[in-house]
Amino acid sequence: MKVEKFTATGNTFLVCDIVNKGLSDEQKSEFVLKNSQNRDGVLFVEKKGNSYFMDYFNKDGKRAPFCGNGARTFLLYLKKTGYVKSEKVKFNTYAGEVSGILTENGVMIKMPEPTRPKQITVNDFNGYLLSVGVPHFVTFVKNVDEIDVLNIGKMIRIKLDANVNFVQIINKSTLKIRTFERGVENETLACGSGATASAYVFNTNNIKKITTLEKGGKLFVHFQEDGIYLEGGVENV
Ligand SMILES: N[C@@H](CCC[C@H](N)C(=O)O)C(=O)O
Repeated sequence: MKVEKFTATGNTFLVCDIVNKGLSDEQKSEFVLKNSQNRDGVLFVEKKGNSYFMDYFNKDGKRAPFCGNGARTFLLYLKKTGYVKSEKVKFNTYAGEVSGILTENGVMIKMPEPTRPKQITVNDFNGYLLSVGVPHFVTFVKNVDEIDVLNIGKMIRIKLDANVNFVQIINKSTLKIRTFERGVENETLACGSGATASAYVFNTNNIKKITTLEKGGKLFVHFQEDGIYLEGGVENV
């Protein structure tokens, strides 16, 4: 079974190619728990019919229906292996079909349509609960560097079963984000679905491109006619 390491703006993954071999959910979970200690999650590469399928597991051994930075990594893998030769790449996930392309900044994918944000307050943090393939609580703060992301993020995550994004507004098109990630149960260096959720809640002025400054680098959220696209780097390390 071929296994490779990738990082996507600081999110760290193993890519496990099981196109020619099936694994049960229990076997996948067992593999993840045994092999992903210093990774955020594992992408299993499968083929269902004529389509490739991304089955994402967080490092806690539990499946999540989607992973934005993982999907960008998955696209690069399909191109790198030659599984897909076309410029536009399409594959399926438990959150629906994903399409995307390679760009000068790395990989850009069309993200799942965000759900309608619901305003709620948790532990005195006012924020928005929405899903971009996976659930996020987005809360705007004065200075993300002053937030105890580990402990506050953990308390909010447990109450909402969601990823927690602490967002600082830098200017009208730039956000600085720190994320406590569900299933990693810690702060991660980036979160693609979180960047998209945060930019979606923030973007009331119809800005075409929002840059998010993550601990692991930059992500770009593009608001286009046909949907929202996430762009950023992916490295095979
Ligand atoms: N960092 C990922 C999010 C992966 C899934 C998340 N941990 C969850 O369980 O909801 C991303 O880039 O979207």
